[in-house]
Amino acid sequence: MKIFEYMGKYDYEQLLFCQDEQSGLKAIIAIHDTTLGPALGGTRMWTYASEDAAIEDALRLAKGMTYKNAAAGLNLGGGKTVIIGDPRKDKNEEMFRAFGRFIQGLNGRYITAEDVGTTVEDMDLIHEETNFVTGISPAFGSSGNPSPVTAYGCYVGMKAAAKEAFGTDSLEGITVAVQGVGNVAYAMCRYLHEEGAQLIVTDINKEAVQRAVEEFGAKAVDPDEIYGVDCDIFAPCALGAIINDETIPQLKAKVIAGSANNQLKETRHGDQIHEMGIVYAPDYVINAGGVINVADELYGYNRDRAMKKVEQIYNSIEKIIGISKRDGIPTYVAADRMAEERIAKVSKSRSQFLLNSKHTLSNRI
Ligand SMILES: NC(=O)C1=CN([C@@H]2O[C@H](COP(=O)(O)OP(=O)(O)OC[C@H]3O[C@@H](n4cnc5c(N)ncnc54)[C@H](O)[C@@H]3O)[C@@H](O)[C@H]2O)C=CC1
Ligand SMILES: CC(C)CC(=O)C(=O)O
Repeated sequence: MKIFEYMGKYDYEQLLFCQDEQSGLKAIIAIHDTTLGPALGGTRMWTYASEDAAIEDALRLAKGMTYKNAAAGLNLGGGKTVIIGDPRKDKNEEMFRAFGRFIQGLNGRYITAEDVGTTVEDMDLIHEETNFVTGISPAFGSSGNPSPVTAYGCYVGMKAAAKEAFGTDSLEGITVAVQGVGNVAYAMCRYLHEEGAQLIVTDINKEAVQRAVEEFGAKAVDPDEIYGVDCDIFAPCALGAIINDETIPQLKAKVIAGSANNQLKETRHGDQIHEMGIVYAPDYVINAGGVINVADELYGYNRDRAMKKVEQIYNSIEKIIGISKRDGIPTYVAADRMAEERIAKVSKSRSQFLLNSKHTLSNRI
């Protein structure tokens, strides 16, 4: 991979490779943009097919966080970490403590939290070494696992998208096909089930599927079948790049609304689903509940305040659909514009000179 070429193309600030022989830590921290504030984004632990695949994932996810945090109105930039390894076998205490020291070394430029493959317990270990971590145990006055809040944000965002497609935001009797019933989707399915939606689920983890079948009366299908099932809403809640050349022709859903990051394999796939009349809730807008929740920790966690902000995801999706219709552009473009405009405005407002303690004139303060 031509790393600097890639970083230059999308204007990344920093890419950090962290290695600790004793614990087996191999982590990649990507910081995309810190115009709005320190970069906040989770740590993913995953068995990547290659180092290049891990680097690309870290970079793509970090850029997504810049847009997510900007669109959510947070004063935070975008970053993300991937740890190369199997979260079921390769974790140990020293690994997360070593990782915590690398984060501390960034002196607040990057703040982490959970993502796929990492847990509150892992964040607590990182917290032994640095305060630049969120999503730690409620015992520390923190917000804990962000997944249930992400799930709530996805649920309200899905309702806003449904209103556009079906004329009502009630999900009663609506069929939702859910890809991946892990931490976020399990909690999201509970909201959907309680509202009377019919669920079709799939996961590569059979136990996760079984739980959804037993608790929510979901119908189970094989992972390859989920794209083509008869449904009203497709909710991608596993990994990224699942809206692509192979899957788009299979889709029967009128709405795509789910928690997975980087759902569009390429931007042209966003154009394609727009042309097909599918209402797409942009991934980083609908799945911002988790980051909104953990970001609140930075001000002293207040759950009511955080949940009020998460409720706003409904309005954000409505607004983006409105811009998309007004300007005749796909929703992903409308969301990108919203985020980019905010970053550009803040960047401009910071352009005037500000004297600080390092400047030669500082002795005149
Ligand atoms: N946890 C959070 O608060 C947030 C999560 N997200 C994103 O939402 C997605 C899900 O996150 P979590 O629920 O936390 O992760 P998770 O790891 O708990 O759940 C993902 C599920 O997808 C399944 N899966 C993986 N590949 C699959 C495939 N090809 N077909 C079917 N199932 C598959 C896994 O077995 C797992 O059960 C990820 O893309 C994550 O980055 C985004 C924002 C916040
Ligand atoms: C706190 C996390 C849920 C933030 C993050 O990494 C994400 O939203 O993808």
